Amino acid sequence: MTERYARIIIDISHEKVDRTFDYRIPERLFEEVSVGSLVLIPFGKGNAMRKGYVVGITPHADYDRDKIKEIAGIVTDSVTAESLLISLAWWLKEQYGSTMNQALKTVLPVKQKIKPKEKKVLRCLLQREALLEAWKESERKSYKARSRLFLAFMDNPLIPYEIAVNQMNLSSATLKPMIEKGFVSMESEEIYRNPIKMKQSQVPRVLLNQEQQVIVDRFSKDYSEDLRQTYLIHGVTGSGKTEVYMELIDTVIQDGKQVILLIPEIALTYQTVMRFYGRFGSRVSIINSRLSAGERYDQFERARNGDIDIMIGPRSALFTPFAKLGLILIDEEHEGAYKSEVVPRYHAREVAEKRASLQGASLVLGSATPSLEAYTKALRGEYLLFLLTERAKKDSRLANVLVADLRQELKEGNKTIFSKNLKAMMEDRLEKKEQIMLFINRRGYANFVSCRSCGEAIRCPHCDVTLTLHNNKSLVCHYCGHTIPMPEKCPSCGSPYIANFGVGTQKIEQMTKKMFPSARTLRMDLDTTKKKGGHEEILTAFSEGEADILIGTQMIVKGHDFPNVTLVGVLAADLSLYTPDYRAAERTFQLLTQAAGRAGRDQKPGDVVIQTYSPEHYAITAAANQDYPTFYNQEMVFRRMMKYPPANVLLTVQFSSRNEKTLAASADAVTAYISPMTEEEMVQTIGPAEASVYKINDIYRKILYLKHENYDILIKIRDQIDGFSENRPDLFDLVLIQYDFS
Ligand SMILES: Nc1ncnc2c1ncn2[C@@H]1O[C@H](COP(=O)(O)OP(=O)(O)OP(=O)(O)O)[C@@H](O)[C@H]1O
Ligand SMILES: [Zn+2]
Ligand SMILES: [Zn+2]
Repeated sequence: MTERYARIIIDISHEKVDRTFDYRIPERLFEEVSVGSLVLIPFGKGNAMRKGYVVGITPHADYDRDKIKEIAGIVTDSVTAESLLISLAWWLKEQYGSTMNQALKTVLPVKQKIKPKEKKVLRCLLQREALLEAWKESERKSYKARSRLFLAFMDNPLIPYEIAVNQMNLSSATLKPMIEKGFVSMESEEIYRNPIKMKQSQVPRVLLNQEQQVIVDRFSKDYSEDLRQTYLIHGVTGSGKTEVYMELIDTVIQDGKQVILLIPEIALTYQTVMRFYGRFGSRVSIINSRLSAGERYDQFERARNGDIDIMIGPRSALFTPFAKLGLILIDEEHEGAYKSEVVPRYHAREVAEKRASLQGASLVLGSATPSLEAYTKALRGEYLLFLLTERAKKDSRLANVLVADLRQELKEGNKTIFSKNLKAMMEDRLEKKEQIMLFINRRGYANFVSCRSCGEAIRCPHCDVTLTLHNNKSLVCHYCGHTIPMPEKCPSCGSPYIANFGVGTQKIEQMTKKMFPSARTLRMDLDTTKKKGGHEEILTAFSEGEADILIGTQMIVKGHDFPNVTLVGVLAADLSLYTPDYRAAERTFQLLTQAAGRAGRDQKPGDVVIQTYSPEHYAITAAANQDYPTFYNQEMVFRRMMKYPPANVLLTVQFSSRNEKTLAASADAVTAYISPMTEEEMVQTIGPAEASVYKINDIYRKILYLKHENYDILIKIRDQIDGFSENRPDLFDLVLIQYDFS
């Protein structure tokens, strides 16, 4: 007879949640007990009945077979959203290395005793004609906020108050006279929650094109045949991915199931949100990082109660407590923000796959520039790949891309930041009253050194990443610690014109104003978007034509739709190419492709100028040709050669301590301890080396990299390290060890 055992967590409010207990599953319960079930078990000496969460099923117990107890029964309606999330938390803990408490905090919202805040909604009281008049009037008087609200009312007579305030920047001072004049009324949440009263948008649905329809048909067929899998939609910018998502969502909610849609926070704009409200009305809820813990808890409560079917939000929306989840969608699947930067350092794509399989849901990933991870899986047949090759809107084409060689410009005596082509095109657009976006792809510390004559960046001879400038006098490799003094001349061509790149958006704005004195500019970067809603305010102002040129960092390239933008200039494409990160080329390709995707989204054709010191780099040529497969193939050669993901799995072990000596001793001890195993399994080990920022807040950090193609082997090594450090408090008491898989 086959035996089956369940791994069970007893009580999540208890301190000791980090361990499981094994119980035999009686044969009569084989069918019913699964991961995520809530069961009754005898516990402790007195065998009192307790509730437990099943987090795993195994054919072999870790406990004496004769002494093992049996599951007594199953709690009715046992697979709840909560019990599923708890088993997901266990998986997070095991997979990424964290405590169960940290994992539980990630998946379950903080419960709060406060009374849920009353939710309000704004209702338009004007008839169509009057509304049009009111809108024109507010346009004439330049009442921007008011005008935005009227415009939104034309699509939908009900606008959630929260959206009006947070996304449209309406203040109560603006609203008060509108309410007094009887244009608008403020109503309470009961109405907002009632789907019947929420009239859905009059916006006619688009007729899907053939490429879009193929996706919808295949998905619906699979779905109706109970086939669940992962789909990757590789669709060029503006190819109508969002329209496809809406059809897929429709299919699933018609079936009585629920949907989670992940969108990077930065792309979660008012326009996007209203598109979904317009189509699905009040069955949609949105969370973002601006919500307080209490507000987030409320939204999750609404999901649990079945008041909504669709949750839209960034990474954390993945843990929405839907018990009947049918579909998870991840838009802009390649985005770095889907990786958590705090423990457990999970990747939303991987967790979504796990959650989808636990709940029998489908998973759809979409991107114009798929991550190498996802595309590799699609090529291997693990994901089903769909292509959208053309812009969806009638008469809209992908922009023409021109590469400007900055080395040549310098040779010809042009010392400004604008190549002659970009300058000429900017003059042309300013004349035509079309809009321009200037983009500088600076990520983190771009402290690398490069040559202005030949374009070479100074790299580590061992790691193929750029060296980072420290204190203006030495160059250090953040992967292996290799250090050289800052050279006087370019090691490749001997030119004395070598320096670190450090041009910021502010400086670019000054230079732009100097070159084009009559142009109105807007700047969007971390400084100008610090205040609440700052980001939305700038985008709205730009889309309303309040400026001719928008200058910004990568923030400006994410999924925004400005019909009047016909020119995008990328000022120095190299900035993201030479960051000390093996993903530098991938990030650059993504940023350039996304930036190019902002131009010419309407009827007017668009141009893109990519300025660079490395015009022959494949990330730049492939982006200029909008040729993803060529980029993918070249980049995979590099990843395979260097054993970087997704060719291999990379485990980053970070040691941190206040005491430098203890830190070094513990990192070395771990490296020595695991070396028999890493040698036997042929795991490539790099380090321990100092972290890219060695000291933060007086805490020193060292990094050990382990590379292998097999994830399980790296997990084994991680467990060895954990065991070793637990047994050596003398070495590890004051050292924190953290793991990161990629
Ligand atoms: N079948 C269609 N017919 C006409 N217009 C369409 C169709 N599908 C989408 N559109 C329109 O094309 C524009 C781009 O579509 P959408 O925003 O869905 O693209 P996307 O692929 O999500 O874009 P991006 O990746 O740039 O964010 C929108 O204005 C949308 O309404
Ligand atoms: Zn040089
Ligand atoms: Zn190196």
